[in-house]
Amino acid sequence: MNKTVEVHSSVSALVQRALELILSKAETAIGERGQFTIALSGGSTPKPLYEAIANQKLPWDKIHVFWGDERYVPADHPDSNELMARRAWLDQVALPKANIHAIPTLSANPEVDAAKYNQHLQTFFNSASGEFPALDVVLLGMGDDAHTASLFPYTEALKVSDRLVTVGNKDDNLRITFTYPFINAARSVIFMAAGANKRPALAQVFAPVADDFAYPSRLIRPQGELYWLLDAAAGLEL
Ligand SMILES: O=C(O)[C@H](O)[C@@H](O)[C@H](O)[C@H](O)COP(=O)(O)O
Repeated sequence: MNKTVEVHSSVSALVQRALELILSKAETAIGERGQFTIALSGGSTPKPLYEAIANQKLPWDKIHVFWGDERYVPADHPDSNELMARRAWLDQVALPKANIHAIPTLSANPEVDAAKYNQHLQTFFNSASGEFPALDVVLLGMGDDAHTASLFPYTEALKVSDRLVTVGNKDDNLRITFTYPFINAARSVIFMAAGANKRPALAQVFAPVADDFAYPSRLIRPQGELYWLLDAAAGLEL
């Protein structure tokens, strides 16, 4: 793992840096493998990033978009991570429909939808069950409880390491989430975290010793590169 921690002066500087990184990873991936695969996060921090990506001229037909997690709501629900990304980015550009790999949420059974998305990913990457294919970029946020994707403290999802996708839960609200080994298989994992409320969690996530189960972002130790992009408020005291 190659870990880089950067503290940027403002949220907009952090977003600008995330944009630069993604554009450079996309160029490399398309040059070397003919396509760029990225998993998006929800939350509020990445929205301006998605808007900035929408303003770029990119070979959209070579870009495949996935989600690292999704709330268990229909795609037109205000809480939907898919809806946020569609509005900010995907609906604004000529990205082919087939390149948008949204998490299914309509079977009334999250286990069934998690299994469907798992299968969809295996088919896309042509990988066998038990293998962890590499996305080019997994974009992540972190909550002030140190959760990432929908891997929440002390939940069963943190123990799942035999598949790509599982059911996560935030209190009693079910969600669908990548598992940590699938995230860790990525070529690059990029965390964006902003705001002073993230400081205590970051201190635990960066501590040499702490409980991975209490602070799930600690489980993210990718084979490739790990970037932590912070704003000054989150990065103070680190
Ligand atoms: O669907 C989600 O809620 C997320 O993917 C989640 O893991 C998010 O990234 C963090 O909660 C940070 O959210 P903020 O960017 O709003 O702080």
